[in-house]
Amino acid sequence: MSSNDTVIILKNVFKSYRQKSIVVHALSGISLEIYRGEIACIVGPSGSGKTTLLNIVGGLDRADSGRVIVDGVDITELDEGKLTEFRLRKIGFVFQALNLIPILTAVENVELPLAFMGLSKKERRERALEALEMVRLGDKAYRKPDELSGGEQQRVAIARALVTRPSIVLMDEPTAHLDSETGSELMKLVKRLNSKLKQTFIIATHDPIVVNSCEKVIRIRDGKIISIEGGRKSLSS
Ligand SMILES: Nc1ncnc2c1ncn2[C@@H]1O[C@H](COP(=O)(O)OP(=O)(O)OP(=O)(O)O)[C@@H](O)[C@H]1O
Repeated sequence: MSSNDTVIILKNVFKSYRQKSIVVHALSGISLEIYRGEIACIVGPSGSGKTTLLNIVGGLDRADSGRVIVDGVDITELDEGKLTEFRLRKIGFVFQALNLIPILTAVENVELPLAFMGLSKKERRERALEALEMVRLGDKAYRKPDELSGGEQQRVAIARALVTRPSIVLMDEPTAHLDSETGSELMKLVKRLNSKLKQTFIIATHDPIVVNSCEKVIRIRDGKIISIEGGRKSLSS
């Protein structure tokens, strides 16, 4: 197997949080590999460590120990500036709370991450409209979030995550506020983007619709992996 195909490697990752006098072990020795272009989901009960795992892979939070290698770079060794740059260039986040800005239109929301990439206003607008087209919202680009349905708002958040053309997209409970039909549509969109753009998706979820659409299913409990099912071995095999 070519090591280039492994886009994410976690080796014995530990993370604890202190809640007053209590120490919570959110991740207790997680090791896993994700291949380029995989759609992987992380499944587990509430509090099992799914969000913590996404945050550590995306460089939003730091592991206490262990190694986190993303696209060949050990991000545990990056300083804050380099970590910010890494997040901006490589990672697209779709958070549980969509964090859309209500006074901005869909296209203005999608443009926001590009403000830090040194593109002209015209380029930013073109890229944001292209991202909205990808999620089939080109015709609603000038609406504000409260003029869009829940599923459409979710797609705006996805367009905002994709606009920087990240190689890895991390989604936290993307169907939590959607009905099952909209949830299925969302997963069709993920698959379409994945086959078109070859991005790697990691999705934290409880939702069977999402789990059934994922190639690789990583089950965690109490911060430990209990099973890994499916997934491709390598693109070159
Ligand atoms: N910033 C924090 N400070 C203190 N404790 C935290 C923090 N973030 C997470 N935790 C704790 O770490 C554990 C794992 O939390 P995490 O959010 O990763 O779980 P989860 O599987 O994503 O849960 P859910 O499905 O409810 O979103 C929980 O016990 C949680 O209370």
